[in-house]
Amino acid sequence: MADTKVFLLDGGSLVLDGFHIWWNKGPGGEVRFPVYSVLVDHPKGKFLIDTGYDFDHVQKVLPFEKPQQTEQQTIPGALKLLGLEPKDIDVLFNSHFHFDHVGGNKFFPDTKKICHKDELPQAAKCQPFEVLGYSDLAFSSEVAEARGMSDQLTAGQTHDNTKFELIEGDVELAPGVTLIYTPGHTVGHYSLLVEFDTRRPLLLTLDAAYTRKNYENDINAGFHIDPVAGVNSMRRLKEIEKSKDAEVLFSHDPKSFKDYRTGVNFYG
Ligand SMILES: Cc1ncc2c(c1O)COC2=O
Ligand SMILES: [Zn+2]
Ligand SMILES: [Zn+2]
Ligand SMILES: [Zn+2]
Repeated sequence: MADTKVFLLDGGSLVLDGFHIWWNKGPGGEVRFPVYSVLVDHPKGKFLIDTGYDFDHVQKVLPFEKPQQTEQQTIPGALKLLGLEPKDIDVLFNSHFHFDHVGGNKFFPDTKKICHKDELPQAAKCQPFEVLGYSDLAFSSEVAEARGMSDQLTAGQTHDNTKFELIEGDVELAPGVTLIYTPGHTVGHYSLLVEFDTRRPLLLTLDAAYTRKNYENDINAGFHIDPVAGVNSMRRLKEIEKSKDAEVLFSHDPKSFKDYRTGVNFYG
Protein backbone atom coordinates (compact mmCIF):
# COMPACT_ATOMS: atom_id res chain seq x y z
CA MET A 1 0.00 0.00 0.00
CA ALA A 2 1.37 3.45 -0.88
CA ASP A 3 2.58 5.26 2.21
CA THR A 4 0.83 8.15 3.79
CA LYS A 5 2.06 11.65 2.88
CA VAL A 6 1.68 14.73 5.11
CA PHE A 7 1.73 18.19 3.52
CA LEU A 8 1.80 21.41 5.58
CA LEU A 9 -0.28 24.04 3.79
CA ASP A 10 1.34 27.41 4.53
CA GLY A 11 -1.50 29.83 5.44
CA GLY A 12 0.52 33.03 5.86
CA SER A 13 1.28 34.71 9.19
CA LEU A 14 -0.11 36.85 12.02
CA VAL A 15 1.35 38.99 14.83
CA LEU A 16 0.78 38.64 18.57
CA ASP A 17 2.54 40.06 21.60
CA GLY A 18 4.96 37.60 23.20
CA PHE A 19 2.90 37.51 26.40
CA HIS A 20 -0.01 36.08 24.40
CA ILE A 21 2.21 33.37 22.92
CA TRP A 22 3.96 32.60 26.20
CA TRP A 23 1.41 33.38 28.93
CA ASN A 24 2.94 35.00 32.04
CA LYS A 25 6.40 34.38 30.57
CA GLY A 26 6.90 36.51 27.46
CA PRO A 27 9.12 38.26 26.49
CA GLY A 28 6.74 40.96 25.26
CA GLY A 29 6.93 42.63 21.92
CA GLU A 30 5.54 41.80 18.50
CA VAL A 31 6.05 38.21 17.33
CA ARG A 32 5.15 37.28 13.76
CA PHE A 33 4.15 33.61 13.64
CA PRO A 34 3.12 31.14 10.92
CA VAL A 35 -0.34 29.67 10.39
CA TYR A 36 -0.69 26.40 8.49
CA SER A 37 -3.15 23.57 7.85
CA VAL A 38 -2.35 19.89 7.44
CA LEU A 39 -3.20 17.64 4.49
CA VAL A 40 -2.89 13.90 5.18
CA ASP A 41 -2.85 12.11 1.81
CA HIS A 42 -3.67 8.57 2.96
CA PRO A 43 -4.50 5.43 0.94
CA LYS A 44 -7.98 5.62 2.53
CA GLY A 45 -8.55 9.25 1.49
CA LYS A 46 -7.47 12.87 1.70
CA PHE A 47 -7.90 14.35 5.17
CA LEU A 48 -7.57 18.10 5.75
CA ILE A 49 -6.96 19.25 9.30
CA ASP A 50 -7.87 22.94 9.74
CA THR A 51 -8.23 25.64 7.07
CA GLY A 52 -6.18 28.65 8.25
CA TYR A 53 -7.59 32.16 8.53
CA ASP A 54 -9.75 34.33 6.24
CA PHE A 55 -7.72 37.46 5.41
CA ASP A 56 -10.75 39.77 5.17
CA HIS A 57 -12.06 38.55 8.52
CA VAL A 58 -8.75 39.23 10.29
CA GLN A 59 -8.37 42.62 8.59
CA LYS A 60 -11.85 43.56 9.81
CA VAL A 61 -11.96 42.02 13.28
CA LEU A 62 -8.32 41.64 14.37
CA PRO A 63 -6.36 44.19 12.27
CA PHE A 64 -3.78 44.43 15.09
CA GLU A 65 -2.67 40.91 14.17
CA LYS A 66 -1.36 42.33 10.86
CA PRO A 67 -2.29 39.39 8.59
CA GLN A 68 0.08 38.59 5.71
CA GLN A 69 -1.28 36.04 3.22
CA THR A 70 -0.71 35.57 -0.52
CA GLU A 71 -3.23 33.89 -2.84
CA GLN A 72 -1.11 30.74 -2.67
CA GLN A 73 -1.45 30.80 1.12
CA THR A 74 -5.24 30.56 0.97
CA ILE A 75 -6.59 27.02 1.18
CA PRO A 76 -7.69 26.90 -2.49
CA GLY A 77 -4.29 28.32 -3.52
CA ALA A 78 -2.32 25.85 -1.38
CA LEU A 79 -4.35 22.90 -2.69
CA LYS A 80 -3.92 24.14 -6.28
CA LEU A 81 -0.15 24.02 -5.77
CA LEU A 82 -0.62 20.26 -5.17
CA GLY A 83 -2.91 19.89 -8.20
CA LEU A 84 -5.93 19.58 -5.93
CA GLU A 85 -9.23 21.41 -5.41
CA PRO A 86 -11.45 21.56 -2.29
CA LYS A 87 -13.76 18.94 -3.84
CA ASP A 88 -10.86 16.44 -3.76
CA ILE A 89 -10.82 16.45 0.06
CA ASP A 90 -12.73 13.53 1.64
CA VAL A 91 -12.80 14.68 5.27
CA LEU A 92 -12.27 18.08 6.91
CA PHE A 93 -11.36 17.94 10.60
CA ASN A 94 -11.09 21.10 12.72
CA SER A 95 -8.69 20.78 15.68
CA HIS A 96 -10.74 23.59 17.22
CA PHE A 97 -12.78 26.57 16.07
CA HIS A 98 -10.42 29.49 16.58
CA PHE A 99 -10.52 31.88 13.62
CA ASP A 100 -7.01 30.90 12.45
CA HIS A 101 -8.13 27.28 11.99
CA VAL A 102 -11.55 27.66 10.28
CA GLY A 103 -11.05 30.51 7.77
CA GLY A 104 -11.27 28.26 4.74
CA ASN A 105 -14.08 25.97 5.87
CA LYS A 106 -16.51 27.74 3.52
CA PHE A 107 -14.75 26.14 0.54
CA PHE A 108 -15.91 22.69 1.63
CA PRO A 109 -19.74 22.67 1.58
CA ASP A 110 -19.90 19.06 0.34
CA THR A 111 -17.13 17.62 2.49
CA LYS A 112 -17.66 15.49 5.59
CA LYS A 113 -16.72 17.67 8.55
CA ILE A 114 -15.76 16.44 12.03
CA CYS A 115 -15.04 18.15 15.38
CA HIS A 116 -15.14 17.40 19.11
CA LYS A 117 -18.64 17.20 20.52
CA ASP A 118 -18.03 20.02 23.03
CA GLU A 119 -16.30 22.47 20.66
CA LEU A 120 -19.42 23.35 18.68
CA PRO A 121 -21.68 24.30 21.64
CA GLN A 122 -18.76 26.19 23.18
CA ALA A 123 -18.30 28.31 20.06
CA ALA A 124 -22.07 28.92 20.04
CA LYS A 125 -22.02 30.16 23.65
CA CYS A 126 -18.46 31.04 24.57
CA GLN A 127 -16.80 32.77 27.51
CA PRO A 128 -16.30 36.55 27.19
CA PHE A 129 -12.53 36.02 26.87
CA GLU A 130 -13.07 33.58 23.96
CA VAL A 131 -15.03 35.97 21.74
CA LEU A 132 -11.99 37.00 19.66
CA GLY A 133 -10.77 33.44 19.20
CA TYR A 134 -14.23 32.29 18.20
CA SER A 135 -14.81 35.35 15.98
CA ASP A 136 -15.02 33.77 12.51
CA LEU A 137 -18.25 31.77 12.68
CA ALA A 138 -18.63 31.12 8.93
CA PHE A 139 -17.80 27.45 9.59
CA SER A 140 -21.27 26.79 10.99
CA SER A 141 -24.61 28.41 10.23
CA GLU A 142 -25.89 26.98 13.55
CA VAL A 143 -23.11 28.67 15.54
CA ALA A 144 -23.32 31.92 13.55
CA GLU A 145 -27.05 32.08 14.21
CA ALA A 146 -26.61 31.28 17.90
CA ARG A 147 -24.11 34.14 18.22
CA GLY A 148 -26.32 36.54 16.20
CA MET A 149 -23.72 36.75 13.45
CA SER A 150 -25.49 35.16 10.49
CA ASP A 151 -24.19 38.05 8.38
CA GLN A 152 -20.83 36.24 8.39
CA LEU A 153 -22.33 33.36 6.38
CA THR A 154 -21.76 33.35 2.62
CA ALA A 155 -24.60 32.70 0.16
CA GLY A 156 -25.45 29.02 -0.03
CA GLN A 157 -24.24 28.08 3.44
CA THR A 158 -26.94 26.15 5.27
CA HIS A 159 -27.29 24.07 8.42
CA ASP A 160 -26.93 21.02 6.23
CA ASN A 161 -23.70 21.91 4.42
CA THR A 162 -22.05 23.28 7.58
CA LYS A 163 -22.96 20.43 9.90
CA PHE A 164 -20.32 18.43 11.78
CA GLU A 165 -20.01 14.85 12.87
CA LEU A 166 -19.16 14.94 16.58
CA ILE A 167 -16.49 12.84 18.26
CA GLU A 168 -14.91 12.55 21.71
CA GLY A 169 -11.70 11.11 23.13
CA ASP A 170 -8.88 9.83 20.92
CA VAL A 171 -10.12 8.74 17.50
CA GLU A 172 -8.39 6.95 14.60
CA LEU A 173 -9.40 8.86 11.44
CA ALA A 174 -7.70 6.21 9.28
CA PRO A 175 -5.08 3.51 9.97
CA GLY A 176 -2.10 5.35 11.47
CA VAL A 177 -3.88 8.72 11.59
CA THR A 178 -4.96 9.39 15.19
CA LEU A 179 -6.65 12.44 16.67
CA ILE A 180 -5.33 12.95 20.20
CA TYR A 181 -7.71 14.80 22.52
CA THR A 182 -5.69 17.65 24.11
CA PRO A 183 -8.12 20.02 25.89
CA GLY A 184 -7.04 23.22 27.63
CA HIS A 185 -6.51 25.67 24.79
CA THR A 186 -10.19 25.09 24.02
CA VAL A 187 -12.68 22.58 25.44
CA GLY A 188 -12.57 20.40 22.36
CA HIS A 189 -8.99 20.80 21.12
CA TYR A 190 -7.20 17.99 19.30
CA SER A 191 -3.58 17.25 18.32
CA LEU A 192 -2.65 14.83 15.55
CA LEU A 193 -0.40 11.74 15.40
CA VAL A 194 0.49 10.34 11.98
CA GLU A 195 2.38 7.03 11.71
CA PHE A 196 4.11 5.89 8.52
CA ASP A 197 5.51 2.68 7.03
CA THR A 198 8.86 4.22 6.16
CA ARG A 199 9.67 6.97 8.68
CA ARG A 200 9.23 7.90 12.32
CA PRO A 201 5.80 9.24 13.35
CA LEU A 202 4.82 12.92 13.23
CA LEU A 203 3.17 14.42 16.31
CA LEU A 204 1.52 17.74 15.46
CA THR A 205 0.65 19.61 18.65
CA LEU A 206 -1.57 22.11 16.83
CA ASP A 207 -2.54 24.73 19.40
CA ALA A 208 -1.83 22.53 22.42
CA ALA A 209 1.67 24.05 22.08
CA TYR A 210 2.24 27.10 19.86
CA THR A 211 6.04 26.77 20.00
CA ARG A 212 8.81 24.48 21.27
CA LYS A 213 9.29 26.92 24.18
CA ASN A 214 5.62 26.44 25.21
CA TYR A 215 5.99 22.67 24.93
CA GLU A 216 9.30 22.21 26.73
CA ASN A 217 8.34 24.53 29.60
CA ASP A 218 4.63 23.66 29.94
CA ILE A 219 3.68 27.26 29.08
CA ASN A 220 0.12 27.86 27.94
CA ALA A 221 -0.71 30.40 25.27
CA GLY A 222 -2.55 33.43 26.60
CA PHE A 223 -5.70 32.05 24.97
CA HIS A 224 -7.05 29.07 26.91
CA ILE A 225 -10.16 27.85 28.63
CA ASP A 226 -8.37 25.69 31.22
CA PRO A 227 -4.63 26.20 31.82
CA VAL A 228 -4.32 23.14 34.11
CA ALA A 229 -5.79 20.94 31.39
CA GLY A 230 -3.48 22.73 28.95
CA VAL A 231 -0.39 21.75 30.97
CA ASN A 232 -1.65 18.17 31.32
CA SER A 233 -2.20 18.00 27.56
CA MET A 234 1.38 19.12 26.88
CA ARG A 235 2.67 16.54 29.34
CA ARG A 236 0.62 13.82 27.66
CA LEU A 237 2.00 14.83 24.25
CA LYS A 238 5.54 14.51 25.61
CA GLU A 239 4.73 10.98 26.80
CA ILE A 240 3.46 10.11 23.32
CA GLU A 241 6.53 11.71 21.74
CA LYS A 242 8.74 9.45 23.86
CA SER A 243 6.77 6.25 23.47
CA LYS A 244 6.46 6.67 19.67
CA ASP A 245 9.85 8.31 19.06
CA ALA A 246 7.83 10.94 17.20
CA GLU A 247 9.02 14.09 15.45
CA VAL A 248 7.06 16.97 16.98
CA LEU A 249 5.73 19.90 14.92
CA PHE A 250 4.31 23.02 16.58
CA SER A 251 1.43 25.15 15.26
CA HIS A 252 2.76 28.69 15.50
CA ASP A 253 6.55 28.51 15.97
CA PRO A 254 8.42 31.12 13.89
CA LYS A 255 11.82 29.46 14.47
CA SER A 256 10.88 25.81 13.86
CA PHE A 257 8.58 26.56 10.91
CA LYS A 258 11.57 27.71 8.84
CA ASP A 259 12.72 24.06 8.70
CA TYR A 260 9.31 22.49 8.15
CA ARG A 261 8.41 20.93 4.80
CA THR A 262 5.78 23.08 3.07
CA GLY A 263 4.44 23.52 -0.48
CA VAL A 264 5.05 20.40 -2.56
CA ASN A 265 7.49 19.01 0.02
CA PHE A 266 5.94 16.37 2.27
CA TYR A 267 6.63 14.04 5.19
CA GLY A 268 6.36 10.34 4.39
C1 LIG B 1 -3.87 33.03 16.98
C2 LIG B 1 -4.98 33.30 17.96
N1 LIG B 1 -5.58 32.30 18.57
C3 LIG B 1 -6.56 32.52 19.46
C4 LIG B 1 -6.95 33.80 19.74
C5 LIG B 1 -6.37 34.84 19.12
C6 LIG B 1 -5.35 34.60 18.20
O1 LIG B 1 -4.74 35.58 17.56
C7 LIG B 1 -6.97 36.09 19.59
O2 LIG B 1 -7.96 35.66 20.54
C8 LIG B 1 -7.91 34.31 20.64
O3 LIG B 1 -8.60 33.64 21.40
ZN1 LIG C 1 -6.24 28.37 18.84
ZN1 LIG D 1 -31.38 28.13 11.24
ZN1 LIG E 1 -3.98 28.77 16.26
